[in-house]
Amino acid sequence: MLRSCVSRLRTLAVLRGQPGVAPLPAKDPWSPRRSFSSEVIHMDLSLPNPSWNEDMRLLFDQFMKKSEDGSWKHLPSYKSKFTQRTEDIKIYFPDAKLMKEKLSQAQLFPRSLEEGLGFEYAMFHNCVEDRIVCIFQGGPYLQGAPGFLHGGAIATMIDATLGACAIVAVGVAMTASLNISFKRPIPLGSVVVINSQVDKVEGRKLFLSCNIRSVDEKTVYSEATSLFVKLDPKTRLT
Ligand SMILES: CCCCCCCC(=O)SCCNC(=O)CCNC(=O)[C@H](O)C(C)(C)COP(=O)(O)OP(=O)(O)OC[C@H]1O[C@@H](n2cnc3c(N)ncnc32)[C@H](O)[C@@H]1OP(=O)(O)O
Repeated sequence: MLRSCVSRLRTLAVLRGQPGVAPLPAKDPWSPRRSFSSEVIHMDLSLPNPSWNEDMRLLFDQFMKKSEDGSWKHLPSYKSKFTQRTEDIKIYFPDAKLMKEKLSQAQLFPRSLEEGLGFEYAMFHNCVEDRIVCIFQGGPYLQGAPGFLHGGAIATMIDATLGACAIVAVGVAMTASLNISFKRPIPLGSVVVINSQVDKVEGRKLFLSCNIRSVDEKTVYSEATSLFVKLDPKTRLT
């Protein structure tokens, strides 16, 4: 069991690429005013930073403690990945060179805002139960209704968590459908817990579900179901 977990995590690491080897883009095309330092690109952004509130730090510490016996594993997360993952998905593009150029300028969407302003999160994989928990603190730039998170921001974190769950399970997969039930508004700046799992695998199709709860587990903010499809190496994406 432990061996299969390690192998799956290796797959995830490969898909995400390894830190320290990504070439830097000449400039940041999306925001010329922002500095694009190699430190930020290569830094594991799922580690505590000064913007994290007490709930976020406590939960992170709890999951790190649970990870000590190997049953849970902290999943690192970077702003930009451009190494092995690029190689893995190259086969799905007809023009590999063009794709590589585009990727050299790309950033992971949930990691594209400055520290504390957008998506602060950390994911943990339960190797025994094969599920992923994401602890998430939504910052002030994610506002929808005044004082609450935007539905699109919630959907983003759901998609990212379910996506990680799918990738750990089967490798390169994409969201084919996502159905979200928003039950209660999530206050800006609060910490929530996203619990995700693979419910069923049918060939290349993965059916996953998740819920978002408050830290005390008393409030269910959202529930979602999704279909991810493992990419067929014979099919091109564009
Ligand atoms: C660590 C970071 C994680 C980040 C995770 C982020 C994840 C994302 O956001 S991905 C971005 C959003 N998703 C996309 O852009 C995907 C766009 N869609 C596609 O490219 C394709 O439709 C894709 C890849 C999903 C499926 O295409 P393809 O591989 O050709 O599959 P295809 O042969 O059509 O279908 C395979 C099976 O899935 C089913 N299926 C495909 N799409 C759907 C759908 N939308 N609804 C229901 N069933 C579907 C088919 O019916 C078929 O079923 P069966 O095998 O029973 O006949």
